[in-house]
Amino acid sequence: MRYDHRRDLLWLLLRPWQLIGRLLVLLLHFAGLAVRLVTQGNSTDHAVQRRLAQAVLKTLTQLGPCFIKVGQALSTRPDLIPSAWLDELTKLQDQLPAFPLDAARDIVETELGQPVGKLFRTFPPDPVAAASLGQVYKAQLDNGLRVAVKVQRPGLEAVIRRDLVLLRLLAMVFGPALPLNLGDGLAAIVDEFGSKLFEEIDYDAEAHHARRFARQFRDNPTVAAPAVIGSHSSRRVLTTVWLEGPKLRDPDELRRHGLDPTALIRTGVTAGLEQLLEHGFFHADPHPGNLIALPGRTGDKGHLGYVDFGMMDEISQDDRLIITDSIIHLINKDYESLTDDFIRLGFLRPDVDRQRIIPALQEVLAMKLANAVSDFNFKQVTDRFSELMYDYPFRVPARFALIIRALVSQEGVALRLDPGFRIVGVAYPYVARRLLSADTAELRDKLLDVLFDQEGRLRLERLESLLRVARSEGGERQDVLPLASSGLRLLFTADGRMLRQRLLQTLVRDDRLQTQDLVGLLHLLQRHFGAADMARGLAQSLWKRLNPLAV
Ligand SMILES: Nc1ncnc2c1ncn2[C@@H]1O[C@H](COP(=O)(O)OP(=O)(O)OP(=O)(O)O)[C@@H](O)[C@H]1O
Repeated sequence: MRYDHRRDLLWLLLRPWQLIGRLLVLLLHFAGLAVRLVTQGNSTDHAVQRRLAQAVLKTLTQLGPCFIKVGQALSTRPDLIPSAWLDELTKLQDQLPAFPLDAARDIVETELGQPVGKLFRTFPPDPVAAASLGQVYKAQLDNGLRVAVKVQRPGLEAVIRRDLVLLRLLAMVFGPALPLNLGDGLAAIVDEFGSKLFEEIDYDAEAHHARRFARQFRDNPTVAAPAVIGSHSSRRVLTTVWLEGPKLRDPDELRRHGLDPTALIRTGVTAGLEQLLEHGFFHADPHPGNLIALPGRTGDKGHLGYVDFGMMDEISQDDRLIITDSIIHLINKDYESLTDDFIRLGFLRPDVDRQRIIPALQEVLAMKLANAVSDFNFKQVTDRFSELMYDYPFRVPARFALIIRALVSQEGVALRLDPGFRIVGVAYPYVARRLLSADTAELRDKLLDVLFDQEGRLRLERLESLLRVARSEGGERQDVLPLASSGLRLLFTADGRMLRQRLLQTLVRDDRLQTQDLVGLLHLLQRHFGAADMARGLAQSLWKRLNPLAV
């Protein structure tokens, strides 16, 4: 059950009645849209553009699951879609009328090979949610455990296969005439989309993703993923343990459950960053319906459960490090290096006119960051970028579409619960703290790059700015002492050899002892940690280093 455009085309050609019937339906729907696009597409009036976007939205919804997913995918492509349309497309409701219970029971019985009455103690007549690809029932196993049973829409695979073939044909015929800013050809975009969609309707793959996600957060008590009940799951049925709790939709409802919306946002954003920057495997659809607040776990009021692992993606180690770099460059307002980061990630071509780009970047980002990190709104910046993309040769490499979706979606949840929330207010400290704790070889290298210039001189102002950022989170002061201990520990371990060498180099530059750097460093550390804490951190680090029994 994989996407293969050649095989699928052949499959549809062997079913000419389906091909012709559906092609007519599509052409009829798109003809009306095309007329409006030709007559109004170039209008600069925001209201006209919004109405156009609404018409697109309506057409996509009418055309069913595959096109609803197309709309959702387009909403993550600011390089393809005018900014006035993005807002409308993100409203695309992934809800369709439920299919009948009998059809659902048939699918469960065919897939799992037993009658529903034998598999479940109770199986309700109505689903709790009916989305474009499947619907979810809250059932009960024989042992009393409450479970979520996701059943795929009947005949979904064939519908999607048929629509993808036609979509690809239409893209090839009409693509060149569309007023789109296309980096890759439209057919290649359809192929990428098709592969992802086929992955999404394979619930075996989803079960695998759910387990991997749960393993990833095994040691983090604030994040949970429901266990998969393997005996009650297959390619088209997925049974997971029911997570009881309110969705991340309404702050008042959360408070009524004794939960703290701000703590939940922080858990969500930090978990999102951890997925992106540490594990490289992330949930690309963290919308409010898929995030469940879990009350009563421990004293902490910010425990969060994720569901729906259909849309997951991976990010390479190289990309992760470049993104970490770019956040550090943002912290340091180093727009030249940031331009290099964009080139390395593929958002800009290597031969781009850097002298034109650097001021533009500065304008978009510096404007948002000038006063305070707390003014930065990711959505505004992506909107502004989508305008820039028409004037400058920016493009979104296909592998970033889901990362952007995850970030915008996560920020959407956060803003819904707290309109004053700024993702960067958590992201900056998170990256600064990770960098300062330097607990992987790559991060240690990165830390050295940030702290020392090309002549080997210590850049105290950078350490200062990292420490300042690391200790502020969401406007609150955080304890940076653990960072101090891990930093000091680094000085005494084998891993810290490079750091020690660099420090020595900086002290004995130009054949002279440069004590002013050391004095500056000591002053800075004292300001941030206080003399007593520094002495304590030093003693602890030495103890850990010298005592073979200490862990
Ligand atoms: N284990 C669970 N515990 C509690 N609620 C669940 C669980 N699994 C699913 N749900 C609820 O059912 C809804 C639909 O499930 P899910 O998102 O997996 O289906 P979907 O077909 O992929 O939907 P969508 O396309 O909207 O993401 C979720 O948004 C959530 O509200």
